[in-house]
Amino acid sequence: MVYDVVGFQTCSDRDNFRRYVAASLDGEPLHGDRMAAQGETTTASVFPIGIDATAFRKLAEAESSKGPILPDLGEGMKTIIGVDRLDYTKGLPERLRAFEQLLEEFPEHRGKVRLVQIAPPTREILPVYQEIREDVERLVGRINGRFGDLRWTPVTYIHHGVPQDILTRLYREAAVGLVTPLRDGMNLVAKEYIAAQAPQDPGVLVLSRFAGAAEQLREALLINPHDINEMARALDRALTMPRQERWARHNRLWQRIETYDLANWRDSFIQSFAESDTDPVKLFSKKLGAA
Ligand SMILES: Nc1ncnc2c1ncn2[C@@H]1O[C@H](COP(=O)(O)OP(=O)(O)O)[C@@H](O)[C@H]1O
Ligand SMILES: O=P(O)(O)OC[C@@H](CO)O[C@H]1O[C@H](CO)[C@@H](O)[C@H](O)[C@H]1O
Repeated sequence: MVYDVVGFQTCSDRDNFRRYVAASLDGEPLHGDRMAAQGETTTASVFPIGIDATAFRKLAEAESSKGPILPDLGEGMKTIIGVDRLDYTKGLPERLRAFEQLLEEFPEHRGKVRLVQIAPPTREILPVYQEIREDVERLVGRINGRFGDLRWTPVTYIHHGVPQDILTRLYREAAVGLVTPLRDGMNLVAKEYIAAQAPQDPGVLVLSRFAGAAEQLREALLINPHDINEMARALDRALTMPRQERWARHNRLWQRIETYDLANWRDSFIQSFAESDTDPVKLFSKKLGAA
């Protein structure tokens, strides 16, 4: 409560904070987003972090004019892209199992789809991160061994960073962006995938309902990342979605990330901070303190 403004990524995070202040600090709501507790006032508001959407789209447009970056595996080959730190929050083993389930349950996709998973290392010193890496590598090997053949490797797994220009090309080439964290404050990869799409022929975002981004990106295919069957079915739906529906969903998603971009995040935060200084309750308590 000593802060003038406390920012949250989502309404649900902000509401949790308000409930906590009311229940545990005897707080009470004031006007708008202001709250009072323990002799202090603060503003608890939602500022969803955005990306520089227009710049990202332009970069993707320019980069994609250089041609495809992935090897040509014949007409009709579709790509699913995942880009995440190799972190226990990102739901990577569940995602790989869902891809395996897709190939199992929908054999028509065998030989026609590949999953490109970019997962650079993070906090490798911790045992839990070593375990998740072993899990992921075991699953990649299992899927490739089980379904792959001499021509087609189902999962391409890259365990290092990739420059942003290459990343934008990968996003744009992929028919599906697969973002399935078990929990995430926001998730910028989801927004980058949308920004990188070709507007007339966009791909489909499959997004965890437990990512903060899901509150804004409602036209994505929202899934429960613990439910392997639901994810596999969403992947099938994304891979077979008609162009008109892809276009309509993408159009709405793009408008939202363009409106709530990085500049909007910065400006709304600063404006809220400036307004908190003119809060009558705060000015009154400041005056009292000085007296
Ligand atoms: N292999 C990679 N190479 C380059 N950039 C990456 C790679 N993996 C993730 N990133 C970048 O890191 C950022 C991840 O942000 P986010 O999705 O919010 O997750 P988190 O902050 O939890 O890592 C994105 O901007 C993404 O482009
Ligand atoms: O140590 P933990 O378990 O609290 O780790 C939380 C971590 C899991 O990804 O998330 C935070 O650290 C990340 C990298 O350092 C950061 O990118 C993320 O935004 C944080 O929430």
